[in-house]
Amino acid sequence: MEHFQQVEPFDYVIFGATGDLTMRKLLPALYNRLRMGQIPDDACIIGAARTELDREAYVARARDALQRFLPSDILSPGLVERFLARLDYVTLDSSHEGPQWETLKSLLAKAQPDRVRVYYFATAPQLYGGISENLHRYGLITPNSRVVLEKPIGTDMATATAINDGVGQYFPEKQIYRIDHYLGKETVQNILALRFANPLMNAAWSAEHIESVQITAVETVGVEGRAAYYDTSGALRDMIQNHLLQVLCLVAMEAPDSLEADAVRNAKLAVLNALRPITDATAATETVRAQYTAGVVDGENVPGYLEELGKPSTTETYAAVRAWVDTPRWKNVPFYIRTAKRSGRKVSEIVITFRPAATTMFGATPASNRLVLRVQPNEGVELRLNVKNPALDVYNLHTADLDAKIRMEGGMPFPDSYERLLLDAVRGDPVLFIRRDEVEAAWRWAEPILDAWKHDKVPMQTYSAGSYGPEQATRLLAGHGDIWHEAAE
Ligand SMILES: NC(=O)C1=CN([C@@H]2O[C@H](COP(=O)(O)OP(=O)(O)OC[C@H]3O[C@@H](n4cnc5c(N)ncnc54)[C@H](OP(=O)(O)O)[C@@H]3O)[C@@H](O)[C@H]2O)C=CC1
Ligand SMILES: O=C1O[C@H](COP(=O)(O)O)[C@@H](O)[C@H](O)[C@H]1O
Repeated sequence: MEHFQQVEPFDYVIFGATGDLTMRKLLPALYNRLRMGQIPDDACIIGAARTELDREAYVARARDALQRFLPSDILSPGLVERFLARLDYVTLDSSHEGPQWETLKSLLAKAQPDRVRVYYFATAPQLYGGISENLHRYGLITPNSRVVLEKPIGTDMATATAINDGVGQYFPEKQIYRIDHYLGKETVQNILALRFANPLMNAAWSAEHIESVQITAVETVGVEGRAAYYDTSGALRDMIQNHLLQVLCLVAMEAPDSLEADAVRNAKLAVLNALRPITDATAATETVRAQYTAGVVDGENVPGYLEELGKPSTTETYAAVRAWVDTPRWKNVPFYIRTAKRSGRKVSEIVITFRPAATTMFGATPASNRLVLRVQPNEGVELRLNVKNPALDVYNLHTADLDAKIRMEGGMPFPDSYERLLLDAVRGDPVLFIRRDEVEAAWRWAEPILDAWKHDKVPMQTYSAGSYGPEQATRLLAGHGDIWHEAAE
């Protein structure tokens, strides 16, 4: 555990402290970092929301959340009490002025004014501008303050601009941390190591050797308790505009000069700006959208999306896109991206298919080398190679997989992606957070697809819950002689 360094003392103020995200992800993540010895004893975590609660009542909710969302073997009573002792709570309507802001101010005034403050906005994005304004009005933004913005940063360019402007009026860009939890995932961070620390990979990482790239993030869950949000979003906004485009950027970008935040972000931005626009005229051939119907997931009958929602809807729960990065490195290489709710399995992975060897010396063309970066589950890297078939005297080939499982020392499970990101904000390291121009470039590419869908340029397909998705998504690849890689269970 000695590789986890303690961060400096901080105040973390979570707006949306009674919500699902705070209870399910943020408090468990902070508890785990305390368990790893990274959170100093004089750090404070202050929850803020409208629900009338005193400190004790909030602590009771937090205790329940830890018990509910963390495995029992990591919940030691002593550590839980040490964590809960760090908590405080302020009842506050973040969109209005009022005396509760003075209460928050007095809690923060207990520490030195130069202490790190992180304001985490885990609430509706329409509130972000108002919260920032009130933080400013009550003199709570110090030079050492940072603000973490949860997704979604808008539902289109106009709403993203309004959110960014609202926060940007009070916080300079260098103090704004837009979180994308996919960037906190171990295998996603490993893309850069794999590409740039291995000359073997680096040399082969271009259209000369790579035939196609697939980026998949599918899950078995439906919209759960988030139908109200999800129905205004859909798969493209929820997963592709942010998480999967960020992954694509890391796969496709040129080597940054360093691992400094702006060097990495500039390299990602160049990829986003090089994405070929998808228009009304091309949307039908480059994209697929679909909704799940009733089916069976993990052995259980589940209703279709519309039944779950209880009303008609044109929101997609599945999206697949064939994207093109118009740079010399990626000339004519398709990037297939897909995401789904109520898929037959939960898998996130990146699959790089290399061009087959041109040799004819073995008779049949050897299979393509294929590199699979498993984001989840079973984090690891798998490389398919051609080898001689030892069972035969003749020189026949078969394929064998090199499988490197990425593990923590001592068999510890990987930290949840929020754990690293929450403390990066304390450290003041924005490299795994998104800069404003990246958000905007992503919307510039995604919005015309959404427009084409809105204008019915692409028919809405269906797929049974528990299946791999609609037939049309298979056809999206078939044109190039490709098939989706379906990870083994
Ligand atoms: N839940 C998840 O898994 C994920 C959520 N997100 C994003 O995180 C944010 C929060 O999501 P989630 O936790 O699910 O949402 P919830 O609806 O569960 O929680 C919203 C929180 O905001 C508080 N709130 C609402 N209005 C106000 C207000 N005017 N002043 C102060 N507090 C207010 C609510 O508390 P109260 O009613 O007491 O005021 C509650 O604590 C959203 O932007 C969401 O898109 C992103 C990724 C995943
Ligand atoms: O941001 C989101 O991500 C989750 C999937 O995250 P993962 O880490 O479990 O892959 C998704 O369920 C949710 O709809 C979306 O808002």
